[in-house]
Amino acid sequence: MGSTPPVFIGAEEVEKHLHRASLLLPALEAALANFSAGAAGGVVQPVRAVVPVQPHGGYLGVMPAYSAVDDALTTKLVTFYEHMKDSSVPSHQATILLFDPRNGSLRAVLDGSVITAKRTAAVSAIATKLLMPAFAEVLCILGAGVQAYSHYDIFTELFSFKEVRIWNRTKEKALKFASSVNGPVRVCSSAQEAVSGADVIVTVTMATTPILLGDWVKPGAHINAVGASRPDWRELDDELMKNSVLFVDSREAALTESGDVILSGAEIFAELGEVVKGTKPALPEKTTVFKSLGMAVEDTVAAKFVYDSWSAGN
Ligand SMILES: NC(=O)C1=CN([C@@H]2O[C@H](COP(=O)(O)OP(=O)(O)OC[C@H]3O[C@@H](n4cnc5c(N)ncnc54)[C@H](O)[C@@H]3O)[C@@H](O)[C@H]2O)C=CC1
Ligand SMILES: O=C([O-])C1=[NH+]CCC1
Repeated sequence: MGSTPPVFIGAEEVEKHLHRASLLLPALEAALANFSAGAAGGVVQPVRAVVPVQPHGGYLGVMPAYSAVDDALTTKLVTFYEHMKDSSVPSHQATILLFDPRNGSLRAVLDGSVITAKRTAAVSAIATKLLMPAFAEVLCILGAGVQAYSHYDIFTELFSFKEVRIWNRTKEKALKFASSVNGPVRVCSSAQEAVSGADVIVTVTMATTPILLGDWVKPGAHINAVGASRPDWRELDDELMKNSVLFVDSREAALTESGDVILSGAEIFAELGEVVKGTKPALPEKTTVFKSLGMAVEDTVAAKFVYDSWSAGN
């Protein structure tokens, strides 16, 4: 007897089951804590394998994980391209395969792009809740692509900033962002202008050299550094990396993949999951950087959330 063929859950359907990234917060907090608990946490997640597609400036990332607590087994396949010539093709595209952990049968193939956008922003929101200064008033987003939108959505849902600012390398995209979202956004002409006095900063660019300098950052600010996921790519300069308290999603991944961490030589203070668990302090009064690279287990719990909701016919 053959096994049941896998279902395909496309982007629209994923969006329907995951209309707000904040739906993922409890599962992601647990996944971060379980990951940072080591073997006891039951997360098996190697550092992703990345295959450069050199002639085309692209990369294929393979991101498998098993979470025993969730009894969920997935692998994400994600491509990201540095200089996408055709602007109708997104720079990042992803697919998630979800298996039945009891026998290894493929249960579902899910669009991974919506999940990647939402789980990344939700993890930044978890970091921000723990690490941002008290009375944070100004949010600044550097970059105006897919992640800028998903970060804006969850940050404005969860926090009450008095001002939101955006800067992008090409101003047209920043203007488009400001006119598309549901709230006032100040479009800035330079990254320095956008960052000046900001309490929370999100860097979501495809930059390969620093776009955020320590000199510009208000002491005590919190930075979510989301881009620069290659060992020779940077978004933040050495001064910022060395003069902040550095949190990462995975120590092992940060020391393998993050140019900001490797090339600056900055010391990692804690994994975010250790702060969630309470085994390391958050230090919100200091200038803090959360270096996010993206973890497979985040995709695992997000894909399970979508699949369970889909299966329940929600
Ligand atoms: N940490 C994580 O879990 C994840 C991180 N990412 C990273 O987040 C970043 C943003 O991703 P998306 O929004 O999907 O990409 P996107 O392509 O939609 O947007 C990128 C933005 O960066 C700008 N940009 C491009 N080259 C630049 C440069 N050299 N300097 C300054 N700005 C530049 C573009 O104008 C665009 O607004 C990427 O670095 C991506 O790899 C993406 C997914 C997950
Ligand atoms: O976690 C993820 O999917 C990615 N991180 C950097 C590029 C894609």
